[in-house]
Amino acid sequence: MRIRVVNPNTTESMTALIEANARAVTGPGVTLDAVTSTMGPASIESHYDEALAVPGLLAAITAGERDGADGYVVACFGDPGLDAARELTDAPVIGIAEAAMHAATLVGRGFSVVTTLARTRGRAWDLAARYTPAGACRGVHACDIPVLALENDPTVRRRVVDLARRALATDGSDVIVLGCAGMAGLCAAATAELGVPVIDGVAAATVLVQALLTLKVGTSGHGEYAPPPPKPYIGLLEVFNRT
Ligand SMILES: O=C(O)C[C@H]1NC(=O)NC1=O
Repeated sequence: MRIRVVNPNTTESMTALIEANARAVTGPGVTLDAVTSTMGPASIESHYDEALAVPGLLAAITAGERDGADGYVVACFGDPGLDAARELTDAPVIGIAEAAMHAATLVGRGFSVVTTLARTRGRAWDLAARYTPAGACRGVHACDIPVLALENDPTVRRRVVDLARRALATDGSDVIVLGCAGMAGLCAAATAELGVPVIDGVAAATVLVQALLTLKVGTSGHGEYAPPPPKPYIGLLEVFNRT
């Protein structure tokens, strides 16, 4: 099975970190490649960024279809363009927030999300409401570290773990979800320090795509995720015409 992990922002170094953490959970017979969006924001930290990340994501999915990918991971915690991506393929397409939040509900009664900027907390709450039962998400907390600072700031691990520890206490939760693809490398250390399951969505989504492929199930084209009806797209988006 061939899995393509798409970083919808345009920062190559972040893709490399994402790829390493995805590769760490690939099973036998799985080939994986990670790609960086060729257009859009350097990082995704606002609704504006999220909207402008979608064309690059869709271009990467289209390329994956050409290259024979069997499944996809959308490696950004806002799960940008997830539904649109599903209209382009019959392969499974899993977002990292989606995978992490679902996994969290399987191993605890309530989870807390630790994410980057405070302004992205609303998106995390919206996704939790979409993916999980009422009450499963107990809190969303921001460490106020910009996405691209995660790589180089030596205080990141301490700040994320301390915030997660406070979240467990204040939220009454028993699981932590890391709210950024750039936090993937913190998962093992945070798990060891906190003594609770800490879930990284990059790994969770990569495993879930493999699981779906093992079940031989992919995206249903029967209804809402059927291919988009043909129509002209003009201007900058003319390249998205599907003739
Ligand atoms: O929403 C966030 O803060 C995290 C999200 N942004 C990004 O560029 N990759 C991410 O996973």
